[in-house]
Amino acid sequence: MTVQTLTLTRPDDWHLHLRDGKVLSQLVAHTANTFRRAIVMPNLKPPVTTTQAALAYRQRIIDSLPAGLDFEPLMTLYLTDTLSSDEIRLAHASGHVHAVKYYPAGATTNSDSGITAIENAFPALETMVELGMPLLVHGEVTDSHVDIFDREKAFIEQTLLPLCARFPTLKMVFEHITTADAAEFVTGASDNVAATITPQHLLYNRNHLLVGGVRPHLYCLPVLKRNTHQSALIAAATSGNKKFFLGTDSAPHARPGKETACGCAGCFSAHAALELYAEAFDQAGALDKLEAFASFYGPDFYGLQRNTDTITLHRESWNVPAHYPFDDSTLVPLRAGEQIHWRIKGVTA
Ligand SMILES: NC(=O)N[C@@H](CC(=O)O)C(=O)O
Ligand SMILES: [Zn+2]
Ligand SMILES: [Zn+2]
Repeated sequence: MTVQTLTLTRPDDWHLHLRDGKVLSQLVAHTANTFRRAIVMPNLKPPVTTTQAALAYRQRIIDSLPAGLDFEPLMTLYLTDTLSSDEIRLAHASGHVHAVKYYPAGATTNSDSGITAIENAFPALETMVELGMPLLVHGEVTDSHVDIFDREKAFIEQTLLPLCARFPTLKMVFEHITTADAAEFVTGASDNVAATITPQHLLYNRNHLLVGGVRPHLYCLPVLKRNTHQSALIAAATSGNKKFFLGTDSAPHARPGKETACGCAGCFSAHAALELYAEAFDQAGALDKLEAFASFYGPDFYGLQRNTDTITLHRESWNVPAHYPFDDSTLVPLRAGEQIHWRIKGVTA
């Protein structure tokens, strides 16, 4: 019998971009309506590199929350060539900063202050090992001669394998994985290595991005790969392996920045993230694996309590708006103007 209703422990989003300023209050409810907590990315302009900046940003997020929404932002620090061990200790002691984010310099949106050589971060990584603080990794090499579709695989070979050998007990999340190679690497690595998977990488492949015209709102980094990689990600997400958990990488950009000659990277999915994951798991015949992926394995990895409230979804089609407000402009969400086949009924304490 087809499942019509799904009640899950309330999920968390382990990879989210909320941006800053006026847009915060336009964005935060999209996530907080569904998720109880989210790991908030630090790639602001300028990046969040101090505990003080992280705590101030956290307060701005909380101040932007509509009344009645129970949501906790989990903050991160942006790893630079000069992030000190003292700053990491301070961040950890604050109780609100839960991870440090590693962007290779130039790899993605707002990554200019990222790491130029990972050796520069070794002292910081020693401290993180000691504190049990996770390193969150945007895993792509930036060498101009490496093909964009091979950049994740090359990063595993050039950076991740040596990093795991040098810091075997470092907690690490390989963020937004896009390839069979990454899924295989994570599966074979020790228990302190995990990965997040986005809804777009489960639902789409590069044909959706490029065949019949380029679809800028499906362009994110790491870029969508071929369908065999998509299949490997679906298999990983629905395997019941605790190393794979939910991280949307919802990354809003104003419409003019996406629909232009040189459009920026990032897909916005926060308006319907859990519903999109439900579709992907449903298509794979694995709805029974969704709860652990969305609500258990993330908090278990981060050493946090699982949520106690629940969320209910119905099998029901609805039309996604063509756009949402964003600053003085708009943003175009995933599935804009099309249907999604699961709908959230509500959250129950
Ligand atoms: N994923 C993206 O394509 N973009 C993200 C940055 C990131 O997560 O790499 C963004 O901040 O826009
Ligand atoms: Zn990234
Ligand atoms: Zn991201």
